[in-house]
Amino acid sequence: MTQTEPCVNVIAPGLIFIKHALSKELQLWLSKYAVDAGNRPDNGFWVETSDPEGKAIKVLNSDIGRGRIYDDISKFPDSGEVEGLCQNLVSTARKHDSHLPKMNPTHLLLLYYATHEGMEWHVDNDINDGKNDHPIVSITIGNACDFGYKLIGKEAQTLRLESGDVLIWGGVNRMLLHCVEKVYQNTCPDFLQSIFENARLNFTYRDAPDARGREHQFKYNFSGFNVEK
Ligand SMILES: O=C(O)CCC(=O)C(=O)O
Ligand SMILES: [Fe+2]
Repeated sequence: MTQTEPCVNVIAPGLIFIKHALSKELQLWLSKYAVDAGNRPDNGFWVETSDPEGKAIKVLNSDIGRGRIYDDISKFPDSGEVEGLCQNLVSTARKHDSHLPKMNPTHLLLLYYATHEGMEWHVDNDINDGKNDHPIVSITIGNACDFGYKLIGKEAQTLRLESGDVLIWGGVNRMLLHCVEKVYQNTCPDFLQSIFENARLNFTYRDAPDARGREHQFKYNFSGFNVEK
């Protein structure tokens, strides 16, 4: 497979964009990984419910167009590989921005965006996001999106994230205001289409030791609010 070399851009102190960070092989591996995790009957992207006629149907668990899995990273399959990938990305970013703190990824969030709908503006400042300035590491696979972010004292900006791109924010920009403005339908690269079509996957790593053992409190998140079940 032809590959495009990664290209690191320090947008601002602690905000690092790695274009083409992941090889096609790695994107394929992560796609299969997320689809397998998402299809689990428990703790996947879908939950069973019934339609008005009483017929059993599956719906995404977080929003009409969004599935979500949040758990201690050690509870995920192949957690060593998945964690190692995060460490490699942070170490690459730190070579270009020495102000970016180190991290110990404790939790993984998997998101599945099935439609063009993105995510509202917010700051990752809940306990399950990590109460520290350690990096948030965010991987895009599949459909592209427009990621909005606002640096203090500057206008909001938009960054196109495509499959294999990685965005990292920590240190002085750990409390970055951000959103997913929109997801571009049917932009999933051809080489992933045997695994899934027309969806965006997001892997987000967090260093949130205070959330350990409390994952049930953060398992469900509807429209930005954690709902304990
Ligand atoms: O999907 C994304 O790229 C962003 C997700 C996000 O900001 C979050 O889950 O807090
Ligand atoms: Fe976020």
